[in-house]
Amino acid sequence: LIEQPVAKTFHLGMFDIGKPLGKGKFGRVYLAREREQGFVCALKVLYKKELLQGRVEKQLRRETEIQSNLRHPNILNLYGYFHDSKRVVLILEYAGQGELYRHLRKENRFSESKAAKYTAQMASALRYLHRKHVIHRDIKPENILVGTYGNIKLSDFGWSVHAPSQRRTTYCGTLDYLPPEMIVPRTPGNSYDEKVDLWALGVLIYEFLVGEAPFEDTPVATTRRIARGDMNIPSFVSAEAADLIKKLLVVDPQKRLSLDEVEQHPWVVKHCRKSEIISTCKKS
Ligand SMILES: CC(=O)NC[C@@H]1CCN(c2c(Cl)cnc3[nH]c(-c4cn(C)nc4C)nc23)C1
Repeated sequence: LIEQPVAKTFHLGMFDIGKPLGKGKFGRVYLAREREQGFVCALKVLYKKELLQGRVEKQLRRETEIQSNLRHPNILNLYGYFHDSKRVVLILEYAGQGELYRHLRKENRFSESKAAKYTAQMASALRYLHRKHVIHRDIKPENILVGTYGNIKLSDFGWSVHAPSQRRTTYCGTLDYLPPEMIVPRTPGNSYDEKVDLWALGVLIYEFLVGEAPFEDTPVATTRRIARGDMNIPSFVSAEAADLIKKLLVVDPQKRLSLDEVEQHPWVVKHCRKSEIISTCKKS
């Protein structure tokens, strides 16, 4: 049990801790229920010792500061956070259907309509973030959760920054989702902007429809292929979907589609049945 008085905002009291939900990069996540109001949430418990060793306390502060100011149906809500001598605890929205990448691995690849629905929701979440000049920078299936009603919940803002930005911390995740401008050795003043999230969205749509990332290869080959935008789209992918992917995986950041153009792309519009406009293809 976490017997600490917690975030004042919602007058949260004690929590009953449920089953472990999994491990984030630096902490464990538990299902939990807040005692007084009984609402279910996910508690992400991070140990200060580990944070110091990982030199990620700045990243965590940025993550909590950014995420607690966001409110969007396709962004995992951070209700609050608290800490004691040993731990920092984030009180997060509970995503009832868990991690998107598990669904993708299990189904191998998504249908075009499911992929388009997720694309519309990602575009909506990214438009909201970019309007607040926040770049997520780490969009990949592992950082996306699925809510109780099957909607995308973008999470893990550990890498998000305010645009434009120059990366300082070395990136230690998969290269697959990095855009050319983030892997080519930085020329002086070569900063990057929100367009990195559009590239990652293109990689994500490709992985939804094909079941693997477009530049997946050995690290050296992946780097080379990303820098050249060298990928090929299997013939089972529809022409419209391929068109959208090709217009996002463009080496020149300024030539990539905008989020508005993604939301209005024929492939996205076609699959977003009018009836579901509110919940899934919301034009936020
Ligand atoms: C994106 C990310 O941070 N992933 C690592 C953490 C693992 C569990 N985290 C959850 C977080 Cl932070 C929030 N909600 C979740 N729901 C689940 C989950 C639900 N089912 C049925 N199975 C699982 C698993 N997990 C979470 C996030």
